[in-house]
Amino acid sequence: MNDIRWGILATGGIAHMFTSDLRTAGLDVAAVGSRSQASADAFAHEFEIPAAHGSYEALVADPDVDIVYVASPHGFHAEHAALALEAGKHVLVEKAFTLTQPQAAALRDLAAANKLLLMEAMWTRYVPNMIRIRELIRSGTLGQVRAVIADHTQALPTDPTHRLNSLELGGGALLDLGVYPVSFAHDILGAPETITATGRLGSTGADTEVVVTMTHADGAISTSISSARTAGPNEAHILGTEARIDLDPVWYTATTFRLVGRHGEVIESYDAPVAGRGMQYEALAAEQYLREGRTSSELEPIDETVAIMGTLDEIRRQIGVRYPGVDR
Ligand SMILES: NC(=O)C1=CN([C@@H]2O[C@H](COP(=O)(O)OP(=O)(O)OC[C@H]3O[C@@H](n4cnc5c(N)ncnc54)[C@H](OP(=O)(O)O)[C@@H]3O)[C@@H](O)[C@H]2O)C=CC1
Ligand SMILES: O=C1CO[C@H](CO)[C@@H](O)[C@@H]1O
Repeated sequence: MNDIRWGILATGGIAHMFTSDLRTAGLDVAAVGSRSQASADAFAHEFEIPAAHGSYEALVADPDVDIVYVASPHGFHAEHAALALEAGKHVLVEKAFTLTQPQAAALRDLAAANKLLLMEAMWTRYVPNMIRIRELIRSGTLGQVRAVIADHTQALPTDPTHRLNSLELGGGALLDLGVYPVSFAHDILGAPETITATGRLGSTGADTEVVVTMTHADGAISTSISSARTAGPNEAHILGTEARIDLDPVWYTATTFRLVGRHGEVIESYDAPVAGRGMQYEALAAEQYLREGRTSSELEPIDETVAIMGTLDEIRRQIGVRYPGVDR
């Protein structure tokens, strides 16, 4: 597949950022779809997109779209990703991928049945600093990796109807923020063997603060803190027996990091600015996979996405968050 044409599903905050990065990278945005024709028209005008559709159904039916980016609140990801897959489109779905593991597994099976690419838009995995970090780990520079520590803490809106607090929209610190450090721990240390979580719920029943400790293969550990009420350091660290990596704030973006030796000496300072926010790298990876005929991401295979959703299900079970209308 050569000229890959994107369709943007929803016109909210992240749809703007992602489309801006696609434009910066010179990628082809063929269409946008919104629940409202006026929003689709305004978005298309802003980014000079040829087609503006007043429904998601019309977007996914557009023959000029090859891959749909789902940017609705995560309470709707399962429905909107299925809509696109059933229309024969490849799909990149914003994080959190779905509300639950069964929803994620159903999407995986639908994509597989239709031989379509399905990826979680966990953009952190694709930014250049993360590629370098994986190289350092693979080459053994850190020795044996023993621990991963990360926080994702922001002072976010407290309005109970906001998507971050509304259970109907998939609200909560864990799925919005904690998904990053949990996915990071999966990436670096593999799926957890044990999960221990504690959290606080706000007035709507959505979680506002969550702390997760996990053990992984060979006794490695990870800790993740997410908070939607306090703006914390937003740092991450990977600790090995020979060296550690300190990722600078905001660690889940295209940021700088240092490789630090056992005696505190800085062995490598990584600093490679990127254009825009850095969301284009996940899109470029998706395009590469399509050209290679792949239906799953190399950096986050769809089975890993499903496993991450299972980890999030277990954390939610322990802290007592349930989404209305879903089984768990
Ligand atoms: N990767 C990242 O860095 C980030 C990812 N995200 C993720 O992106 C998703 C969207 O977040 P964000 O853009 O901040 O959210 P917004 O509220 O800004 O936008 C969500 C959009 O979804 C569409 N939508 C469809 N159904 C509904 C509904 N019932 N209520 C509200 N909106 C609806 C709307 O578009 P329309 O009216 O056009 O149909 C709306 O503009 C979330 O899953 C979130 O986790 C969010 C921020 C950063
Ligand atoms: O992914 C995200 C990155 O951080 C934002 C806050 O600044 C979140 O709300 C968002 O969902």
